[in-house]
Amino acid sequence: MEKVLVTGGAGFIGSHVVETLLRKGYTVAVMDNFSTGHQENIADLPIDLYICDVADPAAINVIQSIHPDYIIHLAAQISVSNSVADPLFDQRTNVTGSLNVMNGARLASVKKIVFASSAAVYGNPIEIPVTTKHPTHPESPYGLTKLTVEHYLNLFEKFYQLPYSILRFSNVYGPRQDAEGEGGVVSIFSDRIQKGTPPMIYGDGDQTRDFIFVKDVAAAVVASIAVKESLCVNVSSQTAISIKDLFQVMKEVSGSDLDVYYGPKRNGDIRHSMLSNQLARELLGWKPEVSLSDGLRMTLRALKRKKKAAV
Ligand SMILES: C[C@H]1O[C@H](OP(=O)(O)OP(=O)(O)OC[C@H]2O[C@@H](n3cnc4c(=O)[nH]c(N)nc43)[C@H](O)[C@@H]2O)[C@@H](O)[C@@H](O)C1=O
Repeated sequence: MEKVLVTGGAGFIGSHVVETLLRKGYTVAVMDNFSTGHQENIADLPIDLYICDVADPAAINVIQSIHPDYIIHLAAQISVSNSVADPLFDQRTNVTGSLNVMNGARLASVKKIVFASSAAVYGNPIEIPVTTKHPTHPESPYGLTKLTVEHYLNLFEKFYQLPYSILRFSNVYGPRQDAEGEGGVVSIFSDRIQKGTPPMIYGDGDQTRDFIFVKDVAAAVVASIAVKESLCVNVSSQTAISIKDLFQVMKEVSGSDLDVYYGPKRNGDIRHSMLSNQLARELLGWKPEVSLSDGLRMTLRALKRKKKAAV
């Protein structure tokens, strides 16, 4: 049975990837330092757990000892605004951490490394939907570190014949996304709707994003390890919605009558984002299955269940 190491496997996207891998019959190892991941996300799953920070050079030896067939590298600092506030931390986790994982990967002779990249590598699009041919002009340290690792992956393939899948995710949402700290906008709005406290929208709310459900992302990640060749694709719904309208849909889905209020625009935020998923459909035989309203319904329901279980 083939073994897959998932870095960041206790996190939001990682835990869904782990579940998909197990369902497909892979043996799974998880490396996580629980900085933003949670033990409960992977509790009761038949995995081997390694508690280790990817930015710690010890990670290289740990990876060699695990000796995986594949590595899915999801451990990261994921917040655009945190990367603006603390670019050095972003660099340490996202670049140094990735280089450790890539060094571990080549020393363990893995068949492929999958890297979670981001729509943030493009910066403000010149053309929508954004294809992988679009120029890359990151607007934040986060986008820059993701792009830097993509370039390293190209070099590692050239020097060490390490195949890669670069998956540029649009805005991922779904159950287990944290509303605190590095939380994405859907999890923050869900949390406010649950609590009945009005959320703040940064900027005018007319900025648009392409939201993709986490289980669709996990399916794309797992599909990409079966493709031998290196590839770089967008993983997205290819549908844009403004943040203002997103809140409206969430209100309808939840039956809430909350209002929003508006605050200053965030530094590093891009204005519009919508990624073409054509190449992922072609190369991975994948397509998004979950509509935004269904995905939001599942997200809100999961949060309700979690809050109920906590009382
Ligand atoms: C692809 C990329 O996707 C993500 O980056 P992001 O687009 O910055 O994601 P976000 O959910 O923080 O913001 C989305 C939009 O929504 C606006 N917004 C309004 N009001 C709130 C609000 O209350 N909270 C937040 N967080 N955002 C808000 C905010 O200003 C922005 O315009 C990362 O997960 C990153 O890891 C990644 O790779």
